[in-house]
Parts: sequence; C-alpha cells; structure tokens
Amino acid sequence: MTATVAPTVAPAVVLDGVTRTYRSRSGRVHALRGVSHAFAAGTFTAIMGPSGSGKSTLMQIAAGLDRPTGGSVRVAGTGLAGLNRTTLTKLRRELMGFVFQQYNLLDALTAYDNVALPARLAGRRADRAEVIAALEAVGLHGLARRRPPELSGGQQQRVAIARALHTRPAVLFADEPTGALDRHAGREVLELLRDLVDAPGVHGPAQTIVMVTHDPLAASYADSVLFLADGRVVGQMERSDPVRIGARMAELEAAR
Ligand SMILES: Nc1ncnc2c1ncn2[C@@H]1O[C@H](COP(=O)(O)OP(=O)(O)OP(=O)(O)O)[C@@H](O)[C@H]1O
Repeated sequence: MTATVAPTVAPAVVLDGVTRTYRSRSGRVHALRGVSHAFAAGTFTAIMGPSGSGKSTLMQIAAGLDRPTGGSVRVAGTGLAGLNRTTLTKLRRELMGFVFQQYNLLDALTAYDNVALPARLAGRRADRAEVIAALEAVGLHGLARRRPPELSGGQQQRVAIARALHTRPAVLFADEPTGALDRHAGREVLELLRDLVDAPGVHGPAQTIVMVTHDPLAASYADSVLFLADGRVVGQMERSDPVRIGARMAELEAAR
C-alpha cells in the first residue's frame, strides 16, 4: 500500500524564537518573549491579544519593519537577518503588501493612480491591465477614475487593498483593516479578504494574509486565530465564530 503524502507548501512567513526587547526610561520592556510560528502560504491568520501583548511588534518584525532582538524571520524562504536597509526595502516592495486602519490614499489621485503609485515609485511602469485587474479583484473596476473623497470608507479601503495586491505580494499584512469602517462596510472588506484566500482562480494565487485585530467578528473570517499575551503565543484557534473568539479574548483580558 502506498502512503498518501499531503503536498507540503513552504510557509509564507516563519518566526523562530523571536524576541524583542525595548529599552525605556523605566527599564526593559519584553514585547516578544520567544515567538515561533509558521504562517502557511494561502491561509488567513488573525492575531489577537490584549493591549500591549505584542501584536504590532510581531507584525512589524514579520514585515521587516523592525528587527528582532533574538530569533529569526523568513519571508517566502528568504531570511531577513543581515539584509541591509536597501535590500530589505526592495524585498518588502516585492513580497509584501500592507493595509492599515487608515487607508493612506492620496486624495489628489484617482483610484487607478493610487493603485499604480507603488510601481511608479519603484521606477517601473504600472501595467494597465494589472492595475485594472487589481481594481476588479476588489470590485471597483467601474470606479477607477474616482478620487478618494468621492468614495465611501469601505470603497477607499478596497482601493488600499487593490494597491497592496497590485504587486502580487507573497503575504498581505493587515493592521485593523476594518477599524475605521461601519459594520456593513467592514463585513464587505472581510469578505473580500476571505475571497482572496478562497478563490485563487479569480484573483491569482491564493493570498496569504496576516491580520492584527481587536474585533472577534473580523477574526472569525480567518482560518486560524493566534492569541498573544505578554509577548508569548498562548493559543491558537482554528476557524471559529465571534462568540468563541470573544470568550477567549475575555479570558485573556481577565488574566492580565
Ligand atoms: N518603541 C517602543 N519603546 C518601548 N516600548 C515599546 C515600544 N513599542 C512597543 N513597546 C511596548 O511593547 C509592548 C508590546 O507593544 P505592542 O504595540 O506590540 O502591543 P499590541 O498588542 O500591539 O498593543 P495594542 O493592542 O494596544 O496596539 C507594550 O508593553 C509596549 O508598551
């Protein structure tokens, strides 16, 4: 009998024993105390935890925006340690996309030009078909000529997602992407993120997403939720509902 071996896909992001210590006036702050985790390619992970648990630090380090005090980070097979700033910036542009609570769009530019901007800043010509494809992927093709003030908050966030996707990143980092949106617009953005992982045929290869959030509803769209407390991973929950996720968060808050 032949054993069936599941195909192994290299993880998009691997953190191995990552520590981060900040020096402050009141002494040392251990923001991360040894975090190891592999974010599988083509999966959507939410990072949750009480305020100050290390979520932003983890995201910054995974994205090469900050360096760990100890341990290592690999993104799409490349170790970030020892890369100089220029190489790291290039790697970030090529491998990573970012979406934040604030959309960070330029009001003077159309949606199309906002999406094309990163390629232009990198000295490349933005491919028209690819920009349109990115806008189509977020459901905004018909609004390509509008400027951000002529779009709703949810539509603006979708432009920001299209801008992040345009470079076809190996991993999309999202920091509270629905934090500034009302519930309805927030759900639409979360459904879009979910679709990017579920429907690779429509949008290109299955997207890897790492999202920091305080919102159990947002986390319920992820394949798994990684819980942090006091700089450590204290649990992981496979795709779950907002009530269970919220209950786990309440336990962590109560234990502080
Ligand atoms: N630049 C810094 N200098 C000193 N301490 C810092 C710095 N950045 C973060 N910290 C500390 O590191 C710890 C983790 O912070 P971090 O911002 O990663 O937490 P978080 O889980 O993202 O919090 P929040 O949910 O409030 O955004 C906190 O105690 C914070 O005060």
